[in-house]
Amino acid sequence: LRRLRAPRAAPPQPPAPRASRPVRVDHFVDHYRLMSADSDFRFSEEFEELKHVGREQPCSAADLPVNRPKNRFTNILPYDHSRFKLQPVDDEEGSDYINANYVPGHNSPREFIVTQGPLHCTRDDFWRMCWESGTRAIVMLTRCVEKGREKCDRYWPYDTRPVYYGDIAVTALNESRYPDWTVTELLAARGAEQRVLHHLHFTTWPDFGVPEPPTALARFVRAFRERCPPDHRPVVVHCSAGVGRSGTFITLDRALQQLAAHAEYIDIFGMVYSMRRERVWMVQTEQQYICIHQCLVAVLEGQDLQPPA
Ligand SMILES: CCc1ccc(NS(=O)(=O)O)cc1
Repeated sequence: LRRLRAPRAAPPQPPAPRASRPVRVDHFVDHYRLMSADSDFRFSEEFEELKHVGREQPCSAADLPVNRPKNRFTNILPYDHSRFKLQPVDDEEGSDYINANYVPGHNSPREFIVTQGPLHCTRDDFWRMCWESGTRAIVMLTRCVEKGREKCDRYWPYDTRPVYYGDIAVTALNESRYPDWTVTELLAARGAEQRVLHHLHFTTWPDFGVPEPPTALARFVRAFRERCPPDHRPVVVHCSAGVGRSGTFITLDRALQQLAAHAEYIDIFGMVYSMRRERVWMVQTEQQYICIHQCLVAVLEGQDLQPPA
């Protein structure tokens, strides 16, 4: 009789959140108004649905004792399956490790390499990652020091003298300063090879917060794409932990490219869902999630993104 008994049914699991919530572009402004009504009640509900996405995935490399000092925050660790792997150095344990993940963009599933703000002890690894990935653009979304706390090591030269990071010599060729960001052309040389990289540094984005006004971020994304059109090479993006501000920037870049391509739908929820499968906490706060929507509303309403005179 025992053999005849039906196998025990698995205990009921909470339904997994849908992975996408597309919104018609021609309904997006009305959608924003509905979601933000009653003190952003529906935005809160929707953002909460993302809470557990990706969290079951292992971070075993990050947890190795030899790699623990390479993590700026003990609770912001790269998932094994999407982490960027440095070329191992001899048989040195942990020499392939950096706190960084590939993250999808509008143009490819591994368009971005998202990483923490380099530590002093990892900035040579950071430059090895930049060189080995072939990137030609670094997007920085934090200041090195904020409210007296170090958020990122100064990993590029202060002046035009070359600085060595491991065996990579970096020289600042020129710098252009704007109210909310600074663009620097960096020459990186390794052996006989030289490359020019764009370093785009957004300087007015408070940690855990949003740019003020939010449209400053849309202007920065546009300035980034004017200098760095899609080129099949990954773009390195970082803030301090490499999750909140980095995820917000990438989501807006994806959405603005979809609008430019005259997409019929925009799926912010689905973009953040897909990014969180690759790196933890991408778009960290509800306000950052709402800021993305506010930027798109401004663009759709044809608001001139230029800063006030
Ligand atoms: C507590 C770890 C942590 C620190 C800072 C941030 N913000 S950031 O990802 O925008 O740099 C996110 C998480």
